Amino acid sequence: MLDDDEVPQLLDASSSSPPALVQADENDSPPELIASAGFSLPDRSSDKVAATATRDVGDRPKVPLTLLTGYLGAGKSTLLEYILTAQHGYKIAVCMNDFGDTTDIEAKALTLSDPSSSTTSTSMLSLPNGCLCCSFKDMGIAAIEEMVANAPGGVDWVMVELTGVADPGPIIRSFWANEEMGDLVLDGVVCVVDSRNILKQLSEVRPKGEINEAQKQVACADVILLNKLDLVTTEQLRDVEHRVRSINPTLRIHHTTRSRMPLEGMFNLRAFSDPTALASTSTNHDHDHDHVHQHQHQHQHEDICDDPTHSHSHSDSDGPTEPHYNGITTALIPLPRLSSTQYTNLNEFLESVIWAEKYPANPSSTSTTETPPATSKAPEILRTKGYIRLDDGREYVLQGVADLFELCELPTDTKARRGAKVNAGAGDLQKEPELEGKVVFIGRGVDHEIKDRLLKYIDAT
Ligand SMILES: Nc1nc2c(ncn2[C@@H]2O[C@H](COP(=O)(O)OP(=O)(O)OP(=O)(O)O)[C@@H](O)[C@H]2O)c(=O)[nH]1
Repeated sequence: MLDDDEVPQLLDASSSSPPALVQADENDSPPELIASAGFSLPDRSSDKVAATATRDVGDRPKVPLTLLTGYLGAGKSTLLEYILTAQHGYKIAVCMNDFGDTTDIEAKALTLSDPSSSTTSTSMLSLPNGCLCCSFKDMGIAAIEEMVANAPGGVDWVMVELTGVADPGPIIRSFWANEEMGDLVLDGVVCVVDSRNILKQLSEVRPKGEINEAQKQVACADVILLNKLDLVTTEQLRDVEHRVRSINPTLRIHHTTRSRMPLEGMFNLRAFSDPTALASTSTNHDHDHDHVHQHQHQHQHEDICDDPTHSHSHSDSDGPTEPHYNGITTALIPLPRLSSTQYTNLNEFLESVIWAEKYPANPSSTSTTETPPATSKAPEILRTKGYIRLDDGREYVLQGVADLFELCELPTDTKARRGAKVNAGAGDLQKEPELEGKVVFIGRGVDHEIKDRLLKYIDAT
């Protein structure tokens, strides 16, 4: 790893010293960019539809970007090695090693976008499978965007590893809402965990009651790889799954050994724009032995999971018992179809809770004795997701990272795409089940109060 003031070594295809991670065979010529059987390239048109909710770059398709996070030794490099060497059919740009620091990511982006810098367009190593590897330290968003724009033949996907980042929230927020993203669009956040050690890592106490990094990584992820299956028992894996779902019920879970899984399981998530991404939480088994039987956890159906000791009613009565520590909890709040007034109230509630960390006073009852305190402290929210339906037919996707949130109305064509899908076998149209409105809060101190207050607030007139 480079020191902060060390000039990074430029990498290109002719470099005599490729990164240790990648053993590229010099005699291999880059394959043509064709999808391998049963594995299709990203649906660019769909990504464009999803991306229009946040920004529009005319007719050009956006290049999806995945952020990779996870604790030390979880298996991130193992996953990247697989991506960089396997014949998967994607042309992927991988940016490794210490992307950014939570405090001055923008400054780094600006520094690297300096036109006098020669680093951005010459930092890629072309690999035989069509991937591009970049091992620069502290690469800014603008630099990645420029690098992708200049990559010969274009890039299908960008993967950025967040190594050693204590708090991924601010960086995720930067990738999500940054003018310099240009033709890139954040697709989702993938977290790799070491199934053998994750419970211990999640329990580690930090000074001054700080939430530890492992919890933040799980809280902010859209997909999680419960890796190192070969090192845990069925019971241990079940407990791990139970625990990570208690932190983040919206996770899509994959069970993996050596981080191996079909890339389609972590790509095309559209986690920041597609309401169905919130609706489909499930567990997939991407390993080739029957180490663990299918375990569809019931947490996803519960409103609140706010206690690691599982004192609430739960279908897994033999669930794990862990010490009760100061950690991240979650609330899943089902919503009916809202009127315009209720939608406005919801927006106000979110502004108060997410921006100011305070519950708003009930607007309709300021003169009654039932009025809650106007400025009582709200939980610290790390991640917000939601799907909101209005009674006039409008639909919104709610996304929030740390103290930033947005409500984006779904374009009509997105609704149509979701409303009916072609059953290729029978050739007829199948209606997908209607999505239920819901809001999910993940953060410190989230409990039943946030649900009670939200439902009361949106009903105020
Ligand atoms: N037994 C076992 N070992 C694994 C598995 N996946 C990865 N490893 C090993 O675990 C160690 C750490 O894996 P890495 O991929 O380097 O982990 P990382 O998350 O990149 O670690 P840092 O770079 O320290 O953040 C390596 O020795 C891997 O070979 C697995 O599924 N089972």
